[in-house]
Amino acid sequence: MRALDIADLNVDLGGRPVLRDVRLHVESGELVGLLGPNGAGKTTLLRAILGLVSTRSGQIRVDGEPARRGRTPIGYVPQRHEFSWDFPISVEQTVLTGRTGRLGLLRRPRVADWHAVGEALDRVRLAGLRNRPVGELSGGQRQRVLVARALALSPRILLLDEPFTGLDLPTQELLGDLFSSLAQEGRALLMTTHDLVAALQSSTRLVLLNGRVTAEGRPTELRDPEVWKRTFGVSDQSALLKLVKAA
Ligand SMILES: Nc1ncnc2c1ncn2[C@@H]1O[C@H](COP(=O)(O)OP(=O)(O)OP(=O)(O)O)[C@@H](O)[C@H]1O
Repeated sequence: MRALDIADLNVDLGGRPVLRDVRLHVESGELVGLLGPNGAGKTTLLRAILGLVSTRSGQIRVDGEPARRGRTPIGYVPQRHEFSWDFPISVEQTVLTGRTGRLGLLRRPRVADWHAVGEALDRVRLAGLRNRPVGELSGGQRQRVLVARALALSPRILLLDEPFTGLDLPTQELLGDLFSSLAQEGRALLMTTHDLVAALQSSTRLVLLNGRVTAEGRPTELRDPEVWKRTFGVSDQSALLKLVKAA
């Protein structure tokens, strides 16, 4: 059964069409890279999966069941600037908020919750900073906190919005390796990124989006420059085509 299955999805925002007839699926064990130009609707697609924007039509199924806001265990790593970093809480308390749905509003965290937080921090190599106020962290450390927060719920599906933006190479590699391991463990990952090289190297499959899905396939299959030109609206001389060719 498909971990995530989207059919004929249409989303309008501000009275304008943003997503049109989007079909997309992610199987367990896949790391799907979602690529497209600015304004293509990538974030909107992730938000639609989470039930954060209303859809005009279409189906979004998780493990065969219609996705329901707040009810479906999906790990979400938002773009860093979308998160409130000025709450006076520690790194581990921030990661614990990833389990809020499971904790409910009133129940105090139990041993299992702290255990999950510790494991998630270990996976992003942040255990040494667990008691630091989260507002004191660097951009790359904050990105790792967001990934740990999403992992704290042990989700079968992870949605990653631009997880590599502004990271140094070692941190990119750390997270890229972690995402690949998570896929190999049988999770389903859908990742938006503008880092073409990272996407071509780490994704098991790519989906190109510009309002609609313009192409999909394994990175080795998507070498036709016309597809990339059409999706990104670039000319023959674009550096983007050189990157695709070289990767
Ligand atoms: N709340 C909103 N109201 C109206 N239009 C919106 C809203 N949010 C996004 N849009 C529009 O929807 C389109 C898709 O935006 P979205 O953020 O999903 O694109 P994206 O592919 O993630 O872009 P980027 O690569 O720049 O992050 C854009 O044209 C944007 O202006």
